[in-house]
Amino acid sequence: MKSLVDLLYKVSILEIINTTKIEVNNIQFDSRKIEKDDVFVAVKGVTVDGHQYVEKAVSLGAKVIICEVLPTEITEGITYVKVEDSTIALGILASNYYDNPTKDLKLVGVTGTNGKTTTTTLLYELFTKLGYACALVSTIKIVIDGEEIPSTHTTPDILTLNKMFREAVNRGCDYAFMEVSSHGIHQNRIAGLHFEVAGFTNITHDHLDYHKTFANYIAAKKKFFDDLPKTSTAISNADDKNGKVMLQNTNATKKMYALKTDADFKGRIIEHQFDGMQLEFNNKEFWTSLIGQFNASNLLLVFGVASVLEQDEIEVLKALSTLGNVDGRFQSFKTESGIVIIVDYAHTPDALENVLRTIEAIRTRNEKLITVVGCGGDRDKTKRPEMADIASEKSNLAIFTSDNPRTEDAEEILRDMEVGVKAQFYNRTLKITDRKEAIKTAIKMAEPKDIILIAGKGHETYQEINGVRTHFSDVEIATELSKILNK
Ligand SMILES: CC(=O)N[C@H]1[C@@H](OP(=O)(O)OP(=O)(O)OC[C@H]2O[C@@H](n3ccc(=O)[nH]c3=O)[C@H](O)[C@@H]2O)O[C@H](CO)[C@@H](O)[C@@H]1O[C@H](C)C(=O)N[C@@H](C)C(=O)N[C@H](CCC(=O)O)C(=O)O
Ligand SMILES: Nc1ncnc2c1ncn2[C@@H]1O[C@H](COP(=O)(O)OP(=O)(O)OP(=O)(O)O)[C@@H](O)[C@H]1O
Ligand SMILES: N[C@H](CCC[C@H](N)C(=O)O)C(=O)O
Ligand SMILES: [Mg+2]
Repeated sequence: MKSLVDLLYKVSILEIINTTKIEVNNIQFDSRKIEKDDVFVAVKGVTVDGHQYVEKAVSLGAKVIICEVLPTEITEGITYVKVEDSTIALGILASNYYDNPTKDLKLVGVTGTNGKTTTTTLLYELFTKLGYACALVSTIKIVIDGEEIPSTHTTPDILTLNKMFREAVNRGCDYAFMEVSSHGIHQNRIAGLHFEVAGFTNITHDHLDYHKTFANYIAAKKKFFDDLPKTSTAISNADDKNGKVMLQNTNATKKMYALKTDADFKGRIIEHQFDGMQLEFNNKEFWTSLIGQFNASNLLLVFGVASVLEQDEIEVLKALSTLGNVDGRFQSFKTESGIVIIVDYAHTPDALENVLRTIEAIRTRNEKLITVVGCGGDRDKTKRPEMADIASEKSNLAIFTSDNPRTEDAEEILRDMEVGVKAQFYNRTLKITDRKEAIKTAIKMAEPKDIILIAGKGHETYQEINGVRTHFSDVEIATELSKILNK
């Protein structure tokens, strides 16, 4: 049991009904999880308002209600605490409950449309190689000092985060690296966390279903930097149009990295091949097996973060040289007959364009490039025609198929995509709704040395159709089909 007074430390309180001098069990923001003597924090959500579950929470044993609006009927023996913003209060309560774990380790957060999973994973692997115990919170997985926990969100809720960071501290972790999504920032899922370093990759078209306008989307990302304290360092990408904007109003120390202009951390691609790149960072050369200009940029951010965290530059570059691809990020393999298959998580127009540009830069002109791509349902619809346009323009053949239709009609999503194809490229497109069939057709049509890009799902091991998830892995299916088809 914990003292409510201690949990409320630093929470900005507007009104209290009944005493706070009590002991409580746990904190919950979901009434369905309430147990005896818990604190229920009522949060206004995207679909429902948590305030409508206050009575339910009390009936299940909640002893304390934290809310923005006091209920009209007060239950005797229950303590009500009115606050201005429940999500911020929840963040502070969560930090207090778990004894402020992010003050006991160095936390690095990375935000941006693309590159968060790649950079945080590389940071985790780099610092592990450098001999530190670390934690990672990413779209693919959560890892605490080598032990993996499946991940449900890119940025989990603030109770889960604090619980995990406490576990990381208890296990002796020195560093934690986490992805900070725009949803996470907007919903205050990172409220109260103490970031030592905050990184920005880039901002391009995505999530307009949620943020409505690009300006709102930029503002959401920028809030992460606006809220940093003086003691933090913010590192941003000078190559991105909005890289400087991100740091405009931050109190943190500002650093920039860039491949194209001058910056605190300056990088350059010396050589670019199918099996890697020779890079130069701050006048020091090294080899990486990662490919693509976007990965040079990701690596530069990683280098910048390590530098801010006072790691030796040479040791860092040596370790970076040994790191391979992140799962489902430009994951490539050759089939028996010599077809190159690349599985990549590009699920935004910008990511798809970058991946296709990378392939274009390193391939010879003779072989065919076949792109298999779809767009997720219940997500930003405006990216659909753009992704179809890019795929058809930059490939010899683009096969449009399903990604995760979720609750949407797969055919409808494909129709939204096809609108984007320019008239002169129609004849290089096919529509095959079933993703496995689409991959099969690509493999059947490919000849030795041809390249097949399977985009959009990367590491994912499921496909969600009509709200039902079944096992599905692009890598597994492509490997299996190329064997069956003797390709
Ligand atoms: C759209 C969105 O982001 N929704 C998130 C949000 O849920 P919500 O606001 O819809 O919650 P709600 O259902 O309206 O409920 C409001 C409140 O009432 C409570 N409640 C609800 C029902 C009940 O019976 N009792 C009760 O107490 C809920 O616990 C909640 O506190 O808050 C929840 C708790 O933190 C999240 O799990 C949920 O993520 C949903 C599942 C989701 O799919 N989110 C995606 C879009 C997302 O967040 N993606 C980003 C990545 C984006 C990127 O790749 O860049 C991520 O960080 O993962
Ligand atoms: N710095 C970058 N700039 C542009 N595209 C990138 C960059 N890094 C990776 N990509 C592309 O974006 C895809 C997704 O990369 P990654 O998973 O690292 O991004 P993310 O920001 O974590 O995405 P999510 O929002 O889904 O969590 C990659 O598969 C690659 O195609
Ligand atoms: N984090 C991203 C992932 C999209 C991946 C794609 N495969 C899809 O399902 O739309 C999102 O939730 O928008
Ligand atoms: Mg991610």
